[in-house]
Amino acid sequence: MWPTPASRAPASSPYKPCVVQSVMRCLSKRLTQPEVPAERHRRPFSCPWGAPADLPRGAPNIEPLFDRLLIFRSDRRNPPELSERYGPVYTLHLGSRPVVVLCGYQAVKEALLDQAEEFSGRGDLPVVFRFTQGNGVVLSNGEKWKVLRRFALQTLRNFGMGKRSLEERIQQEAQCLGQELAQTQSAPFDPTFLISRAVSNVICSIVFGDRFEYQDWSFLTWVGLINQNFQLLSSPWGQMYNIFPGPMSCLPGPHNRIFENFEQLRLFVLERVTMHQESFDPNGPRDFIDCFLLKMEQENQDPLSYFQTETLVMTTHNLFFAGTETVSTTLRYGFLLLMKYPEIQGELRGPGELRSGSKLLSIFYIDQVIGRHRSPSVEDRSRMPYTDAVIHEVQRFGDVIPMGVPHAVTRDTRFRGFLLPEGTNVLPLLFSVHNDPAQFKDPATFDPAHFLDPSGGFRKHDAFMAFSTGKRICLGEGLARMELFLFFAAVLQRFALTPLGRPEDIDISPLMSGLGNVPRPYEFRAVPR
Ligand code: HEM
Repeated sequence: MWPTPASRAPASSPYKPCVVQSVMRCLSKRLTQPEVPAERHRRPFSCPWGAPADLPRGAPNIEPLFDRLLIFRSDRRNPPELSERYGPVYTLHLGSRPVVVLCGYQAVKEALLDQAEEFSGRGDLPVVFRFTQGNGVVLSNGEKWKVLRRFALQTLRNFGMGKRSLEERIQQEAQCLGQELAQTQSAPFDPTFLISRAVSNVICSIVFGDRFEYQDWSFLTWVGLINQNFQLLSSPWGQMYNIFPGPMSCLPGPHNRIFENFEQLRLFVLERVTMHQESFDPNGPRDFIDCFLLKMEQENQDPLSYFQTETLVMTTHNLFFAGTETVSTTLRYGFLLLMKYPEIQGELRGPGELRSGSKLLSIFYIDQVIGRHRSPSVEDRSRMPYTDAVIHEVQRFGDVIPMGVPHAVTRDTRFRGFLLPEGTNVLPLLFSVHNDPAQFKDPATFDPAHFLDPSGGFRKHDAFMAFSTGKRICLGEGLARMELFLFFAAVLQRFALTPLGRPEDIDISPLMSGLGNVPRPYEFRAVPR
């Protein structure tokens, strides 16, 4: 027996409902789902386009039809509102597919961390599955995923220790970014593609062995395709495809561009793989592709080996895509937030004072720790708790991957008294963790103090889950953290970021919110200091 929505007493909500929500709520009252049978067949562990509706036994909750759409407006109000009505664990029906939603820190932690093995499967993401067919590290499952993930982590780590460390690669790219910013001569410009090219070059140098010139038109094209796909995946079209993949795949519309763009990127990666195969030397692997080719060579007698050319292409594609757009969107959001709150931007550089009541906090600033004449290094981070706190707050507040990436349970799993059959999809709402009032004082406010202790030191927070948590935690977390710190520090060390209008007029709400939270486009001036 599990609770139905009606059996839960609605708690009072601190969040004001918006007009759209009110309309949806009216509709949802009239379109309540019928009773759902407790037992149905087990769904196979694959993408269910057009598959019949199977329900997890022990579905904790059933959603009114139009409430389902609410979840895809992943702003700061919806998760608490839905979870207050239905509890922190409930089932949502995306088209024919039931998905168990986890809301708030406790539920997400209990699943992804405390029952890490059971919740480590990858769930359905039809819009990406259509292109990858479940191949590549992001969407694969079972033994194949474990092998690919171990290999990718190990290879990234090795490149961090190799001839040219990851840190050096990022520092070099931050220098290039600085030069480009200086060339704007304080004129207004939209930083989107400049930031994307700098960030993308870091992952390019790891997987392809080389960076690209910013003026290289083909590089700009690929970065443009990645950027456009991140937007489309986050748009209502991308989300509708995930809910109704069958009908949507027959309909015209902007979502079809997603597949064309992915295919173009795949061809680019394939071309690079072919070039590598032609010049491959097993004694001196140059990059990620070479390491994979070496593994393919070592296992070429094994017909069951996971190291195949198509898997190489998809995994490289995964790293290229995930490694470009997440970090650059975070930087773009971060710069916007620092213009909205100029006092925080000033505070980052120092030598201002940060007080807690009458107490002066011991914060170390960019100007004091790094100065103006050398590149920021990873070592500086531990001496700059305020900068670290600001970056964490940018990630918490910006919520670049607000709903996480769907998980699935790898076997029949008991969770909070419910039985989730093997293969049940699970959506850990990361933005609900970041906006959990039990974890963050005043979560709707951008405030670096969320990550500072009373003496001004950096405060690690268990509810910080921008990279998710558990066995599927972001594979690029270490790299991304390094990039965010080094790029932020390098830009703020040399430039004052100034908006074209008044800070109070800057709109920091996302332009669209789906797979990703996309900040609104903006122009700014990078004024040399
Ligand atoms: C600010 C930057 C980034 C954020 C916020 C971010 C966030 C995430 C999130 C939320 C997931 C889903 C984890 C889950 O399934 O529970 C993920 C997975 C992943 N990320 Fe990142 N990511 C970032 C940067 C990167 C970078 C730089 C790379 C490239 C090296 C990368 C590669 C991946 C891969 C390959 C996965 C799939 C892992 C798996 O399924 O085992 N990410 N990331």
